[in-house]
Amino acid sequence: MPSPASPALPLDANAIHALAARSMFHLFSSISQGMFLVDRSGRIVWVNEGYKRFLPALGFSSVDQFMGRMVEDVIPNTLMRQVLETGKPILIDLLTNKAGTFVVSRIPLHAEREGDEGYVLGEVIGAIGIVLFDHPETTLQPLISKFAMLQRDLDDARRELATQRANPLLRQSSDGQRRAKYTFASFIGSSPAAVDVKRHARRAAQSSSPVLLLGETGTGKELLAHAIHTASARANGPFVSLNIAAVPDTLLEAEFFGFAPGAFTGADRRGREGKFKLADGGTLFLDEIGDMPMSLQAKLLRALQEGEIEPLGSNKLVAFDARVIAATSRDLAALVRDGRFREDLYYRLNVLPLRVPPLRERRGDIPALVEALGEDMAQRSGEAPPELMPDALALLAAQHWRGNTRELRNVLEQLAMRSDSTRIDAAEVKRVLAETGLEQIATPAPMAEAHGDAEGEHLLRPLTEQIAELEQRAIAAAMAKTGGNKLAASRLLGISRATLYDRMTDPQVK
Ligand SMILES: Nc1ncnc2c1ncn2[C@@H]1O[C@H](COP(=O)(O)OP(=O)(O)OP(=O)(O)O)[C@@H](O)[C@H]1O
Repeated sequence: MPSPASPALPLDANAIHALAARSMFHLFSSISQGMFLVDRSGRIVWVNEGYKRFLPALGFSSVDQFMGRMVEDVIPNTLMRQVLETGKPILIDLLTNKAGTFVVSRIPLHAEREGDEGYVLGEVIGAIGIVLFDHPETTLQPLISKFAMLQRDLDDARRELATQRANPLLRQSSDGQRRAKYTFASFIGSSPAAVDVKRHARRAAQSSSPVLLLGETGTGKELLAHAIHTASARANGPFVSLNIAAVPDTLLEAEFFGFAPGAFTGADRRGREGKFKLADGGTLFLDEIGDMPMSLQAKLLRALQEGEIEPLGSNKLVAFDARVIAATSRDLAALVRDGRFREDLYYRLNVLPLRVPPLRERRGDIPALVEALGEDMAQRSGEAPPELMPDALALLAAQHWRGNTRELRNVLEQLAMRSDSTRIDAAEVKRVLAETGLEQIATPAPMAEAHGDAEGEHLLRPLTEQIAELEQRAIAAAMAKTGGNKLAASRLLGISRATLYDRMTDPQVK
């Protein structure tokens, strides 16, 4: 604080400073989840209204029991003592105790002394404790998810680098950035719906026509696009993907078709190749095709029809040879009806349509998915994979899963992070589901793939198909019940382990 005598400052600078300090205090007291003060000895001397709601979870039925006690006696794991002793704030920290996990801030309070340079900080006379957020798993969810995603990308990049170092020939023979990451084996699922989509996708891999993957977010459309490429005759060529929704409309044309040197102000002097050209000899995956701006749809159609593109500012046609796989989570036919997607482009892309089923239509895959995702998480974190008890698996299988596999993985990550033990029960799953913002938590009904009024219709299909379906559902239910233990599952079904193994349609879960 500068001296009040400083000629450059108004005479009431001290008053403004005092007011600022007071209003900051009130602001924090009202926007935080709770606040308290301790004196220099560490005794609780004040709590605000917000803080009072944490008292029962800390074991106090009234404020009187809490006030006047030493902070470490009433708030387990607090670091307020350290702040009082060092005079240094802990601006942001995670505090976990019997009341939950909180994002907290601890700030020392200093006496003010007037020195030659104006007010200076004197000795520590107390400290403020602020609960910034409770339930950080929910409030900080976007941050945690982003961090987890970045961590995953980093792990992938490290693994790729390690593989290339171990095998330099690989680096010379292929472009590390443009290789498909997944095969059909990566798509976990033995439910009839999963087996069906994989069968169609394998067939699509044998053809060179465009494929259109339709399905909700997180159903594995991108994974299948990789797998189709890997199983196709173009497997040795590049796999190039472009997420149309992630690129601003103004840059899309250059992303697609590239640009000639000096094509526009600010353009790279050497020009740049577009994704079509980069995918030459391989596969171009166009994700979120439903978000394609109308203005570019005609150009895309022409490129697909002619097999030629015109880089921006080049006046030259360049031939390319890339197989296109497009995907969208939007209702493309409805966009066509509304005049927001060109009908001719729709038909051009919709040669081999594949509907990727949401998780709720293949609940039987959930135990195997939980196992595979858990293994993957464990490999990345170096910790043991979470083991879900049968009731926990049944609860997961009952949910609606709007974000499908991506959302399931997110919940598993939360469970692994929050749980002290690797064995996780239904109560724990319920808590995490509630905290991750699921509007409604469904209760398990193992065979409840709702057929509703359509039940009669549903039964009027070839009997062999229905029996095969029932068999797979029974296997999935037994696997869920036994937490994936094949011997126990085979006993429940009254068949041998070998028969069970034989009847499982997906080699992934074998
Ligand atoms: N059947 C599956 N088996 C294993 N992992 C899966 C499966 N389906 C999806 N995943 C995983 O879930 C995540 C989301 O999948 P993916 O990106 O392929 O979905 P998407 O349908 O393309 O989603 P979006 O439309 O949001 O782009 C990925 O990490 C993917 O590996």
